[in-house]
Amino acid sequence: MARNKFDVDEDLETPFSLTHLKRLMVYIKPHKKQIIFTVFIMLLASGAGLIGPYLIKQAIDEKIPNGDIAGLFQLAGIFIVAILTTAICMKYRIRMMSQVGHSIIEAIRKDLFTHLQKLSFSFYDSRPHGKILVRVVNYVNSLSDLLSNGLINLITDLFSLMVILGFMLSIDVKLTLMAMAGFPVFAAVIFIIKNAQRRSWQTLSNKQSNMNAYIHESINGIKVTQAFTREEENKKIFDEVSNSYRTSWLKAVRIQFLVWPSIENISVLTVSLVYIGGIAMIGDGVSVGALVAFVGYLWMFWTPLANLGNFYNAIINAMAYLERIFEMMDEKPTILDASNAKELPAIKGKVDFKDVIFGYDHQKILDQINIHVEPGETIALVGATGSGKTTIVSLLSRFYDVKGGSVEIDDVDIQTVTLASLRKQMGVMLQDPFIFSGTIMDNIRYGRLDATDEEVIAAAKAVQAHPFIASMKDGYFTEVNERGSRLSSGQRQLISFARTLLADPKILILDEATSSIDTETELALQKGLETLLKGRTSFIIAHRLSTIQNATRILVINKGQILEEGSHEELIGRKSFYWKLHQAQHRSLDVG
Ligand SMILES: Nc1ncnc2c1ncn2[C@@H]1O[C@H](COP(=O)(O)OP(=O)(O)OP(=O)(O)O)[C@@H](O)[C@H]1O
Repeated sequence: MARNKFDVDEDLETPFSLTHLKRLMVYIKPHKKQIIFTVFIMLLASGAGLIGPYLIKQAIDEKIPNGDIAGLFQLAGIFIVAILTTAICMKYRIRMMSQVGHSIIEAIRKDLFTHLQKLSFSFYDSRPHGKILVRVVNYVNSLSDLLSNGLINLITDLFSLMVILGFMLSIDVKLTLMAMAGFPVFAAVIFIIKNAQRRSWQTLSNKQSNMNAYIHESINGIKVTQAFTREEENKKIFDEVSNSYRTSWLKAVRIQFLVWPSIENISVLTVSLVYIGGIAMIGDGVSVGALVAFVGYLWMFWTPLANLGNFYNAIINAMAYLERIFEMMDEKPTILDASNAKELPAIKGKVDFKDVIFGYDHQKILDQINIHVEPGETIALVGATGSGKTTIVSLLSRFYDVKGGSVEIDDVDIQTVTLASLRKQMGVMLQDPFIFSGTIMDNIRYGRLDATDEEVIAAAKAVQAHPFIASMKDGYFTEVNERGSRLSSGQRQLISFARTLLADPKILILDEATSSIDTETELALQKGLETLLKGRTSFIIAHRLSTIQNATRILVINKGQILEEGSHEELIGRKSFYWKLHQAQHRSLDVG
């Protein structure tokens, strides 16, 4: 589903199910030992923590009336040991569970990142990148609390509840039944708000995602924003996006905070009830010490119960995030190796497009394309903007799959070979050359990590990039930032050209590779290009016709079809569409 706008909420493609929790278990399992040990430690801690009211009962009912000072000291000693045990266990638990929680988060994030690297172009075409980012960073982080504390708390709170209930029952069964009167009310509150809570957290994650997408888009487009002085307008949009995030947050929190006050009220009411009933029962099987100890346990009883309520909240929130995370993990790459895919042997470079039909969605972009290319030929694609040139070459690297017909290399259908063996033998220079953060050397070496510095420099020299790189302060070791914003567009193209060439591909695709390069550099590059292209099959897309005059064949693409083809001389001789284009460019150059 297309979600290609920051203010469009994402629909969940998978409904809520317990399978998300089961899948989470796969990440939790490797830490089973530490978790079990921590649970054991925590059980010890909560056991020690619960002994307090029992000691008070002993003191009030036995030691004080008997004037047993030594006994009182003994009880105090036990109490101190219990408190220390609890403190030490808590410290261990915090350290251990932070480690476990973050290891789990790291593993989830690693899997997500690895999966993202495999997803096809169509996935990235269909959604704002900010929405992808928010899943990998924010949603995964949001699981941290649940993983670090939630699970352990669940077990220890359940244990505490049992122990407290045990103590309460051992003190007095009637009082315990009185105290339990609040329980159905508590269960009803939780049940009633459950769905509203889940929906509110889903909405919140949508709004967070929208806000992230807008911030991401705004940062990417900041230069255009400033050039068109759109700051005020953008601020208004941001206010709207941010306001809707705030509103949904307040709503989610309002619902969540219904739990605590409800528990507080229920606990106050039950304690009052127990006091009233208990006082009436004093002397009738209930001692003062027993009543004080019972109320002590009753106050304690609601804390783990409230914690369980909070754990339930945390699970509900985490579920909203888990659904998004697993939905992305389940996103299938549309371009995959066939089950019986073979390795593409070392190619010679023969290429055939046979009756190729293609569209990005339902709209047909390419209609019955037939191209036959012999190894070593240079094929130029020219034509109007949006006519389908980039689309044709994208099919050759299988960035998208054809909808009809086939693309063959050396008579092998590219859908029958592994993607890696296909793409390793192709060099693609995309229209929008991407520069990564790092040095110029790193950027050129990007596609062939084992290339020596000398090979990198030779590639740069071949594409005429060497002079400008050498003139920089740190030469090839100059740091460039992401997208290469410290470089000119021509410089970015030259670096990207060198990167493509260094990979030494048998088939070379150059999409507007030299469009931003000055005429003088381009002329020098043109001279070397013949040597560079020798022995390689190449596809060159260019609007500047001077770039492609020496191509073996020029294909003129119009509305997804090949309008005409031939060498430069043939097409000029035919006074065709190409001739018109050529004339027009010459005229504009002359005027210029
Ligand atoms: N990722 C995409 N998703 C949907 N439609 C697309 C996508 N990429 C291109 N198109 C559409 O396909 C058509 C052909 O685009 P293509 O990029 O192949 O044109 P082109 O001839 O290379 O244009 P240009 O000279 O401007 O680079 C256009 O109408 C464009 O709108």
